[in-house]
Amino acid sequence: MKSELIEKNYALAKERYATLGVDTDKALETLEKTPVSLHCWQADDVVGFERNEAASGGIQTTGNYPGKARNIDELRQDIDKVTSMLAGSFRLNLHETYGDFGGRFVDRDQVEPKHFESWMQWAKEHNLKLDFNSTSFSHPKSGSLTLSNPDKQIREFWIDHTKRCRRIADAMGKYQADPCIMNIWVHDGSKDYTVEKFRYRQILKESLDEILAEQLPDMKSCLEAKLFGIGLEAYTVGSHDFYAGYCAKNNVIYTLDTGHYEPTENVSDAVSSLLLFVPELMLHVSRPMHWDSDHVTLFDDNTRNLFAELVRAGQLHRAHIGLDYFDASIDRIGAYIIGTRATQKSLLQAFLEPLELLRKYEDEDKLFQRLALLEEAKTLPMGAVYDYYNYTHNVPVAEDFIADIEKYEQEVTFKRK
Ligand SMILES: C[C@H](O)[C@H](O)[C@@H](O)C(=O)CO
Ligand SMILES: [Mn+2]
Repeated sequence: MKSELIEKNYALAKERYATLGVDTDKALETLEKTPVSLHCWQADDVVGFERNEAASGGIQTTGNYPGKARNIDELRQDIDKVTSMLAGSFRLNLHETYGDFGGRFVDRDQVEPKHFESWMQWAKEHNLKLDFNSTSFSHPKSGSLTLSNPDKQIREFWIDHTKRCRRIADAMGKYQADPCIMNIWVHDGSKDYTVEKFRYRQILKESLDEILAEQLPDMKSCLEAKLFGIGLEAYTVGSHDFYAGYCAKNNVIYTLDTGHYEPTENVSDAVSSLLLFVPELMLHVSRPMHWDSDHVTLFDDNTRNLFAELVRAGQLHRAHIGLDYFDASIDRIGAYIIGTRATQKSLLQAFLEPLELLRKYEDEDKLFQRLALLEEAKTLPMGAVYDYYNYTHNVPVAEDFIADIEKYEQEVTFKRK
């Protein structure tokens, strides 16, 4: 897009927003400072470097687009490409299976901070902070139950793994002088009706109590709820109720994955309830389609409402924003750009909402006026503001990134055989 056009559009948009008491420059400053954690697993379909196998254990990736990252160097190269095309602050979210294992097999109960040292250095050199995840799927001991398994041996294997992961996250946090946010998601559940729901949940609670007992000052743990997993449709041990209760009682961060609720549920509505009882939220911004399909995040009602709720509540500082999807059917780098930009656009729209006026209408019981302004706000020239943001940060504006992705395919990803 031409520079003059971008600047002219921005000047007009700025003037239009000012008529509603909204400062576009301030919104852009806030956007720049709001970190988004990029999930490493979009680059290689959640395979990682442990056993080079497709993901299993409650999750599944579909698609076979050429060019996925096959090793740590290619993954880093792709993340580098992604961040070069985006404006703002970013973090990188790693799963345990993405360690630098030096070509050796390191089982989940053997993993140590040293396996992530090169990641810490690389992230620092690339101006990224790291987040982390224990990994209880894609392993011969994953089965249907991990931390909630009545079999002591299997349960202890996963408890040990998760404890080790917390220590790795703590080492990362120390290294980067900023807490590493570590997510715990276990797929534990049952394909068909179970009569032992209480028992498994009791075991999961006890396992978590043991895991979280260790005080680690440079990391924060969070727990991710889910509706169901693939092949585990009848029952999920770590359901919303389970984790909402656990996190509220134990002051633990709750991970809200936008794909993990009933398809007709308004996920954003959970924000203002949860934040009254849990310390912070970790967001996995995703896009479910009929089920938790992990489609690329879009600038849709769900994503927009999520950030609107956080900003309206004045609680954005208590949310860690991360992405979580894995689409193997389209260009994977392009998928990162689409999803991250959709997240940024949703944030920006929330920052640009004429909130003061909307609040005044609501306080004065002017409900027609409130609805009219909410509706008009949807078509304010937010796109011109976002284009200007990218333009001033020297990254591709609007659809210009499509050509960059095509070039990267020809020069890099399509050459991976
Ligand atoms: C790979 C991630 O840990 C995973 O997507 C998890 O966060 C999840 O959402 C499972 O459905
Ligand atoms: Mn998730």
